[in-house]
Amino acid sequence: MTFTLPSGATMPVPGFGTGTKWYKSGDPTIDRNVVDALVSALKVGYRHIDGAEVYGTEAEIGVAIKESGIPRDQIFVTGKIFPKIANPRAAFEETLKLMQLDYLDLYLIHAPFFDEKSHGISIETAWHILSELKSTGKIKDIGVSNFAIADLERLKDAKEKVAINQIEFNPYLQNQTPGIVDYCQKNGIIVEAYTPLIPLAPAAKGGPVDPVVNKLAAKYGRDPGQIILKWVIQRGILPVTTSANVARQKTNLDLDGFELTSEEVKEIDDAGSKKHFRSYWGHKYIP
Ligand SMILES: NC(=O)C1=CN([C@@H]2O[C@H](COP(=O)(O)OP(=O)(O)OC[C@H]3O[C@@H](n4cnc5c(N)ncnc54)[C@H](O)[C@@H]3O)[C@@H](O)[C@H]2O)C=CC1
Ligand SMILES: O=CCc1c[nH]c2ccccc12
Repeated sequence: MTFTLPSGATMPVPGFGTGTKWYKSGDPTIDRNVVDALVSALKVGYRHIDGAEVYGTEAEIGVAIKESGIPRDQIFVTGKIFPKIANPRAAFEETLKLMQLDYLDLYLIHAPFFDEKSHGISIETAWHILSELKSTGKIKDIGVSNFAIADLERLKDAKEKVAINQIEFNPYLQNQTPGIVDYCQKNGIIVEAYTPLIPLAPAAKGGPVDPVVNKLAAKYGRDPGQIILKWVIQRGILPVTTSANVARQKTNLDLDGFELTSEEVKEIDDAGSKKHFRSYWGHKYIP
């Protein structure tokens, strides 16, 4: 399955993240661990890097792309803006500079939690400025992250449509906010999943999807992570994962050659629905 953006560009699946373990906002020193993990990810075949201003790892992305020797046009690079949302043009230029790039494939408003009062800019104005940046050709596609339906509705009459909404999605959180996945899919907005593999991490392990995923892993001769990532993709959603472990980088990327049946997809849906687990924004979204 491929995901095609409004520009006609296709997004490689899965994406490789640069947040989670690696936040280091405010520290300008290049973190070799992050560079090495990214170079390794690019060498094993990832062609989609998920960055963000707030992770503080944009410079590491730039160094890793250069060190990998892979031509820029063969790598899909996402950036996200926040908290420097008050001046999107300046934030975008800083991101390009840190990443040593002259364009981004995708630029997202990282979260909807700002307004004129808190950050001196509204969602509508920020979106308008991103649209102008897109028209310069320095950004190929634009989108959002962590947006609920009400946030997306604010942009529904904008000239530039929202291409993508990157949200928390996994068997234990199938709707970050009520109805969001259905709404996006019905309105042609690609859904991108962060934390897809959290059911396997210590924080959420031992839940009701474990036996289903283990059974399917044995049936297909795959590992549990591959089963969950396949489930995400078969739900029509693009997963983004992170790992510094080369073996995991390889298995998380090796998703071809098998397909879950629709009954198996539903089995994971149903088992996952028996438990609720949220890693981010719990204080904003009351379940
Ligand atoms: N837009 C947003 O607000 C957010 C975006 N992100 C982006 O998404 C990326 C992915 O998010 P993650 O939380 O790292 O997702 P993930 O699903 O890759 O990782 C979740 C947990 O699963 C573990 N894991 C990964 N592969 C595994 C495997 N094969 N077996 C067992 N455990 C495994 C990881 O160590 C981590 O503890 C981030 O690096 C970042 O780029 C992450 C959080 C919020
Ligand atoms: O991207 C992951 C989570 C995160 C951490 N800090 C912020 C600020 C704004 C949006 C998302 C996040």
